[in-house]
Amino acid sequence: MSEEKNSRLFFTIGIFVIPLPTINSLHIQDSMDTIQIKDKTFRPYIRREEIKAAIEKIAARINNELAGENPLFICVLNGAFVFAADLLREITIESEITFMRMKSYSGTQSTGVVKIIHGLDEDIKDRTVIVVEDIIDTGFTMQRIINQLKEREPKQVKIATLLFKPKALKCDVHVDYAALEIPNDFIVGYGLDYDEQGRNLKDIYVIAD
Ligand SMILES: O=P(O)(O)OC[C@H]1O[C@H](OP(=O)(O)OP(=O)(O)O)[C@H](O)[C@@H]1O
Ligand SMILES: Nc1nc2[nH]cnc2c(=O)[nH]1
Repeated sequence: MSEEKNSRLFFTIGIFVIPLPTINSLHIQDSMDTIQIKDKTFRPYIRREEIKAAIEKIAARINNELAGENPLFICVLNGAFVFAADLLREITIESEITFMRMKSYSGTQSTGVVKIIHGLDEDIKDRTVIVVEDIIDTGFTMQRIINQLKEREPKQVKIATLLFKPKALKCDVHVDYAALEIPNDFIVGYGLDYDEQGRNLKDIYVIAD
């Protein structure tokens, strides 16, 4: 399929040549159930239906526990954009959302250095905030965020994550809302990338090699 990159198909009737729609550039090759992203193979891990059900469950808890707080959701870009969009649409209480951007991963490993690419613009003094992450792995990113937020004297800081790897955690981070707990394997899809690829996958895949 990769050979179809940027290709344009032509359908010939007699002397007329009718261009068919452009086939999108395919960075990801399907082969059986596995996918290839650059030099790595991934296999299906968590299906979209399971992700959806897990998000609905934590959204129900947030709706119940934080009603009347008008919480500010802080989506941590890039990875959490898909989760935040789906979570927020399950939130029925008064709330707001904003964004910050962090970076600590390179390839399949944490660099151990958490960079703040774009900090928080909002005043959060005396507010309830919920940090929304796609994944908590070593916890270094979340610890850095929490330390930063606490300097601004919020009323309380809650943590919501789609995925949590308890066995990989190296920091004292208390996760309030974890949709799914997983073992210490590298995963992609549903916002999570391998070398910036694969964020668009609707299901979550785990590294197979
Ligand atoms: O618990 P940790 O070991 O700190 O890992 C978690 C962080 O890693 C990912 O971010 P990444 O640095 O890959 O940036 P991205 O969100 O742009 O993919 C993820 O979105 C978390 O922010
Ligand atoms: N794509 C991806 N990013 C991560 N950041 C921290 N852990 C992971 C992981 O398992 N996959």
